[in-house]
Amino acid sequence: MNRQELISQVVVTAQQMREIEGRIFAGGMPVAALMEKVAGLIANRIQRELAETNTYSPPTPHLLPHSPLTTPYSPSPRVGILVGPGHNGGDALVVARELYFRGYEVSIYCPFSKLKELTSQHLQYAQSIGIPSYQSIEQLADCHLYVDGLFGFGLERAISDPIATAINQLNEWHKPAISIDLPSGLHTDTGEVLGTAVRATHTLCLGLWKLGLLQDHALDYVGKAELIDFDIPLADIHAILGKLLSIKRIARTTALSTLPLPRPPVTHKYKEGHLLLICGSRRYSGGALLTGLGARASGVGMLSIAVPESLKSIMVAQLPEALIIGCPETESGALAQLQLPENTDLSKFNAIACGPGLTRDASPILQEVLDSTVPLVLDADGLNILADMGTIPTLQKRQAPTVLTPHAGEFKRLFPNISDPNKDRVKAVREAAEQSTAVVLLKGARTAIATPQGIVWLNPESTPALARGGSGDVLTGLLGGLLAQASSKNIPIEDITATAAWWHSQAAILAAQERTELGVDAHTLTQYLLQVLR
Ligand SMILES: NC(=O)C1=CN([C@@H]2O[C@H](COP(=O)(O)OP(=O)(O)OC[C@H]3O[C@@H](n4cnc5c(N)ncnc54)[C@H](O)[C@@H]3O)[C@@H](O)[C@H]2O)[C@@H](O)CC1
Ligand SMILES: [K+]
Repeated sequence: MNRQELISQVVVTAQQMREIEGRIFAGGMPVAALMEKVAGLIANRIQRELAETNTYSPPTPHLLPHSPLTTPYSPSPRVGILVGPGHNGGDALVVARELYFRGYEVSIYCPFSKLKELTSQHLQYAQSIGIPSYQSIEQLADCHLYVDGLFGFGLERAISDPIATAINQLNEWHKPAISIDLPSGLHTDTGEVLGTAVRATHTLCLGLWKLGLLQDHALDYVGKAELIDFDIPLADIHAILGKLLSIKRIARTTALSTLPLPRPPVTHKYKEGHLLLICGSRRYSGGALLTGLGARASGVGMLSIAVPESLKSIMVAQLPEALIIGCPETESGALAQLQLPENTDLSKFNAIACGPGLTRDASPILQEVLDSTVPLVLDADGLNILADMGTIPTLQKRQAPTVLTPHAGEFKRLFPNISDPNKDRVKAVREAAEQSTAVVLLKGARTAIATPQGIVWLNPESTPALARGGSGDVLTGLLGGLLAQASSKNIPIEDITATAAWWHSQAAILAAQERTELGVDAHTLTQYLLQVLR
């Protein structure tokens, strides 16, 4: 794996970042030199943003205010710089100085009387060259863009007044705001809002991705997130995080290389995985159909779908390549029992995906699939029935691997005694996987996948276009199909699960780009899956 690939996967907590920085400084890198380097990169990025934003005309070559040649530079954008007491504030002050010299009109808001030494020196210099600095945010009301350098990963308690009021005022202005490292006020690890937080339009995360930026409740504040790589030596990263990362962002290159591609030139359909889907009821026939279409898009070699008898004809019409197994149904139209073709039992399949549209009336089926020795994906009613059976004791008895794909509501039903997924999703999903011995995929804006061994994958991009009935069914089919293919190719279950989550959301992103966030119904979504790989 090259540096860029590794960096795009790494996720750190505040403590880990502190330790990595500690090694860099211990190695001899001067703190001031690193700040100069990092802030220089930030200033360049902000200047690019200013140039790209049409509302601003390009800056006039800057003439210092005390120069006799000074002319008013009114067409130049005004930038407000919010400065905190630590090195996040120090970064912001270097940015202030750089932008000032490049011709922008810059004002500083710094309400703190006690600053870290380096930060204090930068403030003094900024003032000495004539950058105005204020203790009241109101003085920055007419700025076009703000740079938030109040707090970075050193935030250690809730923000109180007067800073809290200033941040709330800034948010009310609804103007572009670029946060350095992370929006001030967010907890670096959990993404929780500590008192209040800056609602940034952009976040320039420094060096390595901070965990809090990948937690769902942070997303309202983060805006567009970008990493500013400042050449942290890989040896320092490995020294603190180990060789095997325990929390990873799913990177495009990794996801693509995990797929069962290319196929060997000589193969046959059963070598490319045989998936059994168990889904649908008279009431929810669409769920079975969408799961089938998701599985089709995975490229799985053989697809069998067990549905209640009355769904058989519509399934055959829509998925002619699949073997549709019509099964006896209950009075309510749910699957009453699995009736597989002669000479077939569950062990013949490479994977089973069970749940979408089943209704809770299909509960006897679940025991049967749990008893099988085949990798199993459970979703939707499959999860609800499992919760009724008692998730942890039931799964601990199971021999083969299981993947659970709950959203937060299903998660709470499955794991009532595990910490709240709405507070710290990463902690919750990790605990759930460890206790249940299953791979758990917690759906969300930033889907998190954990293994029983404590490895967590985070899906770094998605779209609210997916917040729509049927999207989850597509994922279940896609994941089932990939899992069936992975089993004969020694692809680890958690890797293929992460890849499925990534593929699914990338398809939605593509579809939303072409059709808007309102145009991505689940059926349409299945038609965009292939485009992601092209
Ligand atoms: N040292 C360097 O040259 C580098 C600095 N970086 C920057 O340094 C930041 C971390 O710097 P620091 O460790 O100084 O931490 P911060 O700048 O994030 O803030 C720490 C300061 O804020 C105070 N504080 C914490 N919570 C507070 C609250 N609720 N109300 C009021 N004051 C509060 C602390 O007492 C401390 O003085 C990073 O986020 C990043 O921006 C690095 O990313 C890059 C290298
Ligand atoms: K910040």
